[in-house]
Amino acid sequence: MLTHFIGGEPVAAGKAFPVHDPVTGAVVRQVHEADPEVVDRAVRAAREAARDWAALPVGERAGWMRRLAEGIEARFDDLVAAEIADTGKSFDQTRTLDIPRGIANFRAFAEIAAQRPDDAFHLSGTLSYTVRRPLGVVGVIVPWNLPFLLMTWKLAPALVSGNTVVVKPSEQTPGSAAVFAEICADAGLPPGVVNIIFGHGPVGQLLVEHPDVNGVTFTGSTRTGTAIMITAADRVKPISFELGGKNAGLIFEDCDLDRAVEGAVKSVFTNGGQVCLCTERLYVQRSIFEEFCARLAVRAQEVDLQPMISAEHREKVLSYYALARSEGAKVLAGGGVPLFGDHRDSGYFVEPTVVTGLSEWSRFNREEIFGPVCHVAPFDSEAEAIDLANGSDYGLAATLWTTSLDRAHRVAQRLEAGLVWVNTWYLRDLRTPFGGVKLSGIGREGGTRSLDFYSEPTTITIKL
Ligand SMILES: NC(=O)c1ccc[n+]([C@@H]2O[C@H](COP(=O)([O-])OP(=O)(O)OC[C@H]3O[C@@H](n4cnc5c(N)ncnc54)[C@H](O)[C@@H]3O)[C@@H](O)[C@H]2O)c1
Ligand SMILES: N/C(=C\C=C\C=O)C(=O)O
Repeated sequence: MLTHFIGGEPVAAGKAFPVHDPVTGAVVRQVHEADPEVVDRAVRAAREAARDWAALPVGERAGWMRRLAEGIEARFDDLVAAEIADTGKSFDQTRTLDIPRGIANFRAFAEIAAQRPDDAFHLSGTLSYTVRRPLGVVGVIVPWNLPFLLMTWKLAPALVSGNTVVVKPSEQTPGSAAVFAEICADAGLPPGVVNIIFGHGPVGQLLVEHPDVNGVTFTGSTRTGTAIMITAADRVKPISFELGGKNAGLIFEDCDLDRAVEGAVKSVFTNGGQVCLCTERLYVQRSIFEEFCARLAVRAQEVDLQPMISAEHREKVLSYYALARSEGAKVLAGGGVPLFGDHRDSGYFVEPTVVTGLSEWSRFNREEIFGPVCHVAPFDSEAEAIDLANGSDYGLAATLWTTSLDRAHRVAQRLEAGLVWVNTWYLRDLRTPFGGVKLSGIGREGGTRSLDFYSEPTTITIKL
């Protein structure tokens, strides 16, 4: 039974809830659900640790980040096993992306924080400089699709900036966070600096509304983001939102078609399409449309199958497959449920799917599906491609495939998205701003922008 981690200690409180293995549907673990007393106890522990943690020189906190990275390395296999048990991810992806990014996140922010200069301005007769103070206690609420990657993406900058944290992982994927709690304890991290509580959405809501939580960083659906915004409004708490997406990919006729097909396969089907950065809308220049569709449809039937996180999410994805057919789509690949003839038939798998022929105004093309599926449509001109890509209520990421350097820069700069990848996908420099526009989020994290969110500057001006 997974227990909460509060003040450096395991806390077994609250009723139990099950976590299912998405590969087989079997119960893989039981977890304690936090109640209001547990949430309050975690926030109090974070508050009690906040003063001493904030008082440490940033170089010492950077050293703690490096020790946590070493702790993750030491428990690498346990973290991989816990993540796979909760999500059904492939071993290859978990050991090359999900867990290594946890190490990279802590190491990157140790350096970014240690090397960050403070502002100072010299005007005739005056000197102005800034000092930064941490927010205090930060609520960290994260989703199920990249559980460890996204939790550590938030924890590293929050902690190195001098905050203490209360983390609520997704109720669907608590395992790797529970191992991380042990890593914190084994590293001798001061009690109360990191607190981890488990439970469903209402536990997250209790954390957001707690008067002693000074800021909230959230990654999850736009729907939940709006709920959190309302909860946080009455105390005007700083919020950082990384929300949903409906990302476009633009394939120009002057692209390297082999690279574009493989790039589209990766950006549509990675993690079963359960990445906020995945492509769900592909737009292909008309002269290569038929060939591209034919090649993508073949490849869609060859990709590794990854289960959806839950039976409910699988039903949601399948409902969009049915919707596409009801809206008159042509199904080029997939569209149903794979039959394995083994234990996986009790899991939450769907077929990787490619459809075409739908209107830009179909629900299929307007709403985030968050599965291994995309719609492909033709375009004629560059201007039309840009308008199609920008015609979404979301604006998180986009990909662009062309061998023309001029076109790459020209088009990329006109896309309404927080992130644009050219002839690649999900290549990450952790120093760069990360986040989306419109329904995809508020604010940017990444590099010093994370440090800006997790701390407040004071400008001090002295008359010389
Ligand atoms: N922009 C990004 O970087 C990014 C990254 C990953 C996932 N996502 C998005 O997350 C969604 C999938 O993840 P999900 O299903 O876990 O999202 P979700 O919004 O259902 O849940 C995310 C987290 O919020 C908690 N939560 C739910 N209701 C809450 C409330 N009222 N108050 C406080 N916390 C609450 C959940 O327990 C979970 O821990 C997709 O929409 C995806 O696009 C975005
Ligand atoms: N925030 C990041 C990824 C988000 C993925 C969304 O599913 C990252 O790579 O830092």
